[in-house]
Amino acid sequence: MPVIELSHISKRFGKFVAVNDLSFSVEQGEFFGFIGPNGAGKSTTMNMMLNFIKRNGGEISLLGKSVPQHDLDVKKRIGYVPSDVRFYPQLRVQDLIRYTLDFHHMEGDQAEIDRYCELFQIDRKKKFGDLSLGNKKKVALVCALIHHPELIIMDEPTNGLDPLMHARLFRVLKDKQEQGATIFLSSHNLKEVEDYCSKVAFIRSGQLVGVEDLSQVNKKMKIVTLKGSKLPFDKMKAIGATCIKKEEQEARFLYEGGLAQLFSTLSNLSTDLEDVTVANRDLEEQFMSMYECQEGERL
Ligand SMILES: Nc1ncnc2c1ncn2[C@@H]1O[C@H](COP(=O)(O)OP(=O)(O)OP(=O)(O)O)[C@@H](O)[C@H]1O
Repeated sequence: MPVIELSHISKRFGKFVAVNDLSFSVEQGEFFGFIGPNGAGKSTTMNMMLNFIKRNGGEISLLGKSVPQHDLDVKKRIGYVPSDVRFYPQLRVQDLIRYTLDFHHMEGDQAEIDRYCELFQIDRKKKFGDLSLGNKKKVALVCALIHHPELIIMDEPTNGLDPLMHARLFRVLKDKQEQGATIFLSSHNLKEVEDYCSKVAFIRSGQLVGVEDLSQVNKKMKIVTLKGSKLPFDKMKAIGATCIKKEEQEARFLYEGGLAQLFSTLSNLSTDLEDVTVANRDLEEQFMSMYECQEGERL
C-alpha cells in the first residue's frame, strides 16, 4: 500500500490555479524526490498533504489514512521540516524538542536527544529566536526526526545548512530509510536528489510532468552534440530528437533511441559534420531541459 497517495488534487488561490489535477504515489521505504521550478506548486502540495491548507478537489491518503479525516493520527506518525522554520522565538531549543516529544506522547531517550544535538551541533540552551537560519533549520530537523516517524516530509531541508551538516543529515536519513521510513524530499538541489532519491516527481505550473525512476534516468536518455557548418535539423527531428538547441556551428539535442540508428542516420548525411559527441545525461541536465523545453514538447 502506498504511504503517500495523491489523487487528482487541485488548489486555487482566487482564480489562480496553483496545483492542477496532481496525482502520484510513494511506496513504503522509498526516498522520493519532489522537484520543479520556483512557484511550481511544491509547497502548496505539501501544505495540502499536511492539511495546513484545504484543497479544492481530489483525495489525499497518507500512511493508508485519508487526510484530513485522520489528520491528527497521521501527523503523529509524520516528521515534517518546513522550508520556512517558525517556532516560538522565546522558547529554548531543549523545550522545543521536549514539546515535540510531548505531542507524540513520547518520553524520548535522553541519550538520543544528546546524540542528535551533538551530531547537528545544536546549543539546546539557546532561545530559538536567537539562532541563525541554518541552526533554526537544524532544530526543525531534530524535531522532525526525534519521534521516529514512519514518514518524513521535508521542504528544502538543506537550505542554509553547511556542507558538513548536509552530509550528516543525509546519513541520518539513509539510516531512517534502512529502518523502513519513507522519505519525501522537496529540493532545488538536484545533486542531492540524484544522490539519494530512488524516484523523483517533477511538477511545473501545478501539473505533474512525470515521475522518473532514477536508476533508469542515465541509461535511457543521451545528449547528442553535433558540430559542423550545415547541420541536418530536419533529420534530427525525424529520428526522435527533442529539445533541439541550435547555435551557429553546433546543435545539441536529447535522444532516446538506439545509437546504431543515430549513427546510421548521421553517416548517410551529406553535410559537413565535423564532430559528434554522445553523453549520458545526469539528473541536472535532464531537469534543466525539462525547465527549458516548451510545453507540449516530448521530453
Ligand atoms: N496563499 C497564497 N495565496 C496566493 N497565491 C499563493 C499562495 N500560496 C502560494 N501561492 C502561489 O502558488 C504558486 C505555487 O507556490 P508554491 O509555494 O507551492 O511553489 P513552490 O513550487 O514551492 O515554489 P518554490 O520552489 O519557489 O518554493 C505560486 O505562484 C505562489 O505565488
